[in-house]
Amino acid sequence: MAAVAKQDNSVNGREGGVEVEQGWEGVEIEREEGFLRPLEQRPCRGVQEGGVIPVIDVGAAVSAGVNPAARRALLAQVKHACQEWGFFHVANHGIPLSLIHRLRQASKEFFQLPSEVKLQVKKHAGGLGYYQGQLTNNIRDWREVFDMSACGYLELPHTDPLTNKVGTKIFHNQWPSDAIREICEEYMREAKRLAFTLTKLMWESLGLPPTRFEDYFGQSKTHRFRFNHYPVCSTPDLVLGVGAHTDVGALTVLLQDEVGGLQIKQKDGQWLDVHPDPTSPVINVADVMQVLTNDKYRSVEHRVVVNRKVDRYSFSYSYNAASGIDVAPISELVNENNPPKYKPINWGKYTMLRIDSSLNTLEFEHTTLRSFCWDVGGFVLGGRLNSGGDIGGVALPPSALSCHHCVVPKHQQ
Ligand SMILES: O=C(O)CCC(=O)C(=O)O
Ligand SMILES: [Fe+2]
Repeated sequence: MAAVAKQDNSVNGREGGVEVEQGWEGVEIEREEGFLRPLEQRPCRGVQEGGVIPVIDVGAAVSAGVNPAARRALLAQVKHACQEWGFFHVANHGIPLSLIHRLRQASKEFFQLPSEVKLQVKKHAGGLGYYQGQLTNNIRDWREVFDMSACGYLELPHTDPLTNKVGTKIFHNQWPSDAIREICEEYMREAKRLAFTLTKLMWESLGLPPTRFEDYFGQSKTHRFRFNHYPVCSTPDLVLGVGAHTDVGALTVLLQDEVGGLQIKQKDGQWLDVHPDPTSPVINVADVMQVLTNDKYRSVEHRVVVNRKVDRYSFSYSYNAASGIDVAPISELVNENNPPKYKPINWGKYTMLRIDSSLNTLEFEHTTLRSFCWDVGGFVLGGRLNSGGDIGGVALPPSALSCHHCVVPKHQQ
């Protein structure tokens, strides 16, 4: 096991073990091991080359006058992609490339800021802001993130721990600068427009009534936007940028840079590299859409691998249902032969459970879609177990993410 230099890089350190924000060098060894994935999760296992997710030209849907034949063809493509892959690229999406360029610059500038500056916009439980301690499947992800609300504020259900009274909690954005705010707000408007168009296409591709769409998505204040930064890692085969998970929302618009690292789990269990195209967002079906469609559309497990040479940046926009909505298979899609596979899930509560969960506070059953399945034994979504939990309130600066500390414990070698 590697020795840890006891150098004091602490930021806002507080004695007495209450809450400590400190540099990597001062963090005890158990925390370092928090990154190590067990053998079966390590990225070198089972990755398969070949296979390409579909590319869908959504120009026809984005522009106004659409000819019916082109629209039918588009809907068929969307249906095929959502049923077979759960993932697809979009071309002609309408987001200006100059905006994408500015967004990338802004996120690089943000993540390069000194740790103490980033920690001024530190995310608190369930909230918005800068964050390093994300766990997926109880193991720490090799990334730092900056979370924003795409609706001005985030509105989620909240139960008062003292009175047990159920209400809502509002989270506000914490902006590191006006310049970043402007760029993000501009991009979020574009991503929201694209996500709305695509969610509607998915809806229409299943012949669902457009009026019902409003019921689910009309008043949503739960859309999120996230900067992801995956620093280089000297032992990329031992860690994951993000462990295998499915996304909780309805649909995700993910913009990657040119580095690559996103992998999706195919039906045969093999991991497939998603081609990194910085100009064409990747769209994926998320849990709510899988539930609404009674499994017609697939919320597919994915993960991110990191590398030794170059940092990776990505941007995810999560298009979500309104907080108070009960999500259940849509009646038009169920019948005697195809009964609902899920019990109703209150979307706001579900997302809070997934956000708040951490190792000792919630049971596995509550953190995936599994507990909302009628037939629990027969079905498990690859959920992000214990995702989003702060590691004991400790936030680490980026120096924490230089992976020479990452050693394989004896029992894992
Ligand atoms: O960075 C990526 O490519 C994917 C990130 C992701 O899957 C997530 O944040 O849910
Ligand atoms: Fe994801």
